[in-house]
Amino acid sequence: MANVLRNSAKFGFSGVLSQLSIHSRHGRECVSPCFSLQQRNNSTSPKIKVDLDNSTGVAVLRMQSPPVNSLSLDFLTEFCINLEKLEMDKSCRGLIITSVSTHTHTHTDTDTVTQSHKTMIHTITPPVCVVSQTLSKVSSTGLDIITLPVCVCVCVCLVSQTLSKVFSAGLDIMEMYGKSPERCGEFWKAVQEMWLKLYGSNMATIAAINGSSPAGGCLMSIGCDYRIMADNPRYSIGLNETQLGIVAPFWFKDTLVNTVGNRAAELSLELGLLYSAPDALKIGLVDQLVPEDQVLSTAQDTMSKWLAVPDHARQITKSMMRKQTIDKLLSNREADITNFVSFITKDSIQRSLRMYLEMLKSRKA
Ligand SMILES: CCCCCCC/C=C/C(=O)SCCNC(=O)CCNC(=O)[C@H](O)C(C)(C)COP(=O)(O)OP(=O)(O)OC[C@H]1O[C@@H](n2cnc3c(N)ncnc32)[C@H](O)[C@@H]1OP(=O)(O)O
Repeated sequence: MANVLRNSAKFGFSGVLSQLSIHSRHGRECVSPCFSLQQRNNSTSPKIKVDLDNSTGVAVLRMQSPPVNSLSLDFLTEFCINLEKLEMDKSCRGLIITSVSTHTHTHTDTDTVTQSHKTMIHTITPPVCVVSQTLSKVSSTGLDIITLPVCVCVCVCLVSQTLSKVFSAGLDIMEMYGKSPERCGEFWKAVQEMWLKLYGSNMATIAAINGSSPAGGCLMSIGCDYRIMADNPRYSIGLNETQLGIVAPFWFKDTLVNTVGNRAAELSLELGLLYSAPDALKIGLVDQLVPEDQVLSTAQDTMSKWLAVPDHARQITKSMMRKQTIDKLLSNREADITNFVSFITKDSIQRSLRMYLEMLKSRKA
């Protein structure tokens, strides 16, 4: 243990993990070229938007991958790259993970456009946007005004429209259905990498859960240090894998046990339970419920309390609490991939996944 603590102090917790982890397409080899100490870690990639506030040292990572923020190979790769960049940035001490939400996103961007072009833009029904008639009176170069703002606004509305109810729908089922064993293995390695980076992060991490969060979405939430969920009766959270006819692997199980204890985890996993927000609070799956429009601001207030604790003390303590669980996967990574691939490619499991996908689609119709 003394060795662990020495390493933790020297490299930081995730530094220890990075040293131990297998270099993969989704690991350090892939992301290292992206680092730049001068670089401000504000970035927007297709599926993820990151804003780092340099005055507080807190980054907000917004998932924006319609329709349901499912965790595809591409999404996971982007997620890991962003996490690694923030981890390497000494000015970043805290990370809040959330999903792009309808109101904040649409209004913010519309306001920006409005101010910069001194115009009025009205959103009607997404994705349709219109520039008000008063505009043309304001400027004689109407074409300049209309071309850019309408494009920006349409993009915003598309994202807002389709992500309003979901934090993350979990692993992308299409990555596990009808894919070659090689591709399944690559996908699973990326899932492992996401969890290793998040659960072992040196940053204080808070999940601001502003929508449903089943399975892999729940794993991402319990990979954080603290969870704040919107008190909305439509939202649920849990590791529901057995409902799909699949089995959550040992490290999903371990993370859940570490969060809610053995008995609650046993019930939760065997029955594949999805909990309402109040029930999730009751078993300790989330730490706090707040009205939906206060999820992010509460996360920011809470983060300032976490950051009031000296970093080294918090990080070493976190390492002591989580290292054993992380090491278990690190020393069984290849076997875990082999196990996943042979399980998921079985005919019976593929049939279960197909039926589940059909159920999802028929629910819509
Ligand atoms: C050793 C072996 C180990 C195996 C371990 C495997 C561990 C697996 C972990 C997982 O994460 S599996 C995924 C589990 N996820 C779910 O069960 C969630 C399913 N989705 C939903 O319940 C709902 O979609 C929602 C998230 C509550 C949102 O509901 P909403 O009504 O807003 O949207 P929908 O109309 O249902 O969906 C829109 C669209 O998205 C498709 N979709 C939904 N979830 C997924 C997903 N996880 N992956 C891929 N695609 C998904 C859904 O089919 C719809 O598609 P279209 O009909 O529009 O084409």
